[in-house]
Amino acid sequence: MSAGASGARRIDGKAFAAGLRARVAGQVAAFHQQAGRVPGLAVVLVGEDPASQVYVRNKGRETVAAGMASFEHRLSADTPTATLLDLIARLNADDRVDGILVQLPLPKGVDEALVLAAIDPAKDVDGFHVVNAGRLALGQPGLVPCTPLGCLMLLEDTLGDLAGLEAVVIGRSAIVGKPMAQLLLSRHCTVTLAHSRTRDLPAVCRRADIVVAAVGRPELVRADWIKPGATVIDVGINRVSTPDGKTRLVGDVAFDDVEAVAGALTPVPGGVGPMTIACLLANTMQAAEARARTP
Ligand SMILES: Nc1nc(=O)c2c([nH]1)NC[C@@H]1CN(c3ccc(C(=O)N[C@@H](CCC(=O)O)C(=O)O)cc3)C=[N+]21
Repeated sequence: MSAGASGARRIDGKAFAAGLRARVAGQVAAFHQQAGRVPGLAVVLVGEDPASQVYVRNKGRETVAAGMASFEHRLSADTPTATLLDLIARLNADDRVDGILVQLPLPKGVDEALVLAAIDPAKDVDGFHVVNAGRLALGQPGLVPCTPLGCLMLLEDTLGDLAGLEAVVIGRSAIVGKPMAQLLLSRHCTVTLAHSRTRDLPAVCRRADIVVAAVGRPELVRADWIKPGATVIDVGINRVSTPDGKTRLVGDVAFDDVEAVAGALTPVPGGVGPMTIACLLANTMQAAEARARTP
């Protein structure tokens, strides 16, 4: 953590993620000793989306760095849903594979719901299967989506106990917004899940002790939306063009603006993004341990 000119703390997701990856690497070594094998993560990439290729490469590198086995499956964009279902069935049956991640979005023409439903919930390290979403909604143990899990870790590291705090989550996606709201509720926050139809979003946000922005709208959240001292978590990763013809990453929060008002906030890059991959490794470790207990 460092204090900016304004006094807002910059939440260092990159450093926290490095610490988490080191803890996972320690668990991997202990698991290897006991089980006689290392945890394995299979990543399935369909199509040639350049951003997805970068993420998949980073995941593979960090998986291996943590001492786990990485299995990459790259398929062409015109792969039929049936072929994908075949691959998932093989990965479900493969004992070396503890975690299965199908990189989203899938190309048009692939039935995403069908593919995600085919993943064994015990290997669903993204936490996208209805069984894991249902467990989270009911407060039962299960695999939790990596991005909201990473956000929760940063929030608890920054604030300690979250009980009783007002939390506003902007964005109601199945991947971030909804599970984020469930996690905050499990920590006894008063949760508002805001979205594109929310009336007077700035006024709703101004009530919040915690704002989690996950809408994919560059720099939507401005300083006058933020209660002084609030903690702001920026899930947005938006590539925008700059006047000099280059591109840069910006979040859903106008960082320089909000930094003057917030108590603490995450930067983009270096905030939530690195936590997502570290939590993927943590989930793979959790899945391996659970599978070793109940084969
Ligand atoms: N099944 C599935 N699971 C995912 O978790 C998933 C996915 N599909 N599809 C794509 C999104 C995106 N995603 C990111 C992970 C890490 C960074 C990350 O590490 N970002 C760095 C910098 C990235 C850069 O410089 O381009 C940062 O924010 O500091 C970003 C984005 C996971 N996703």
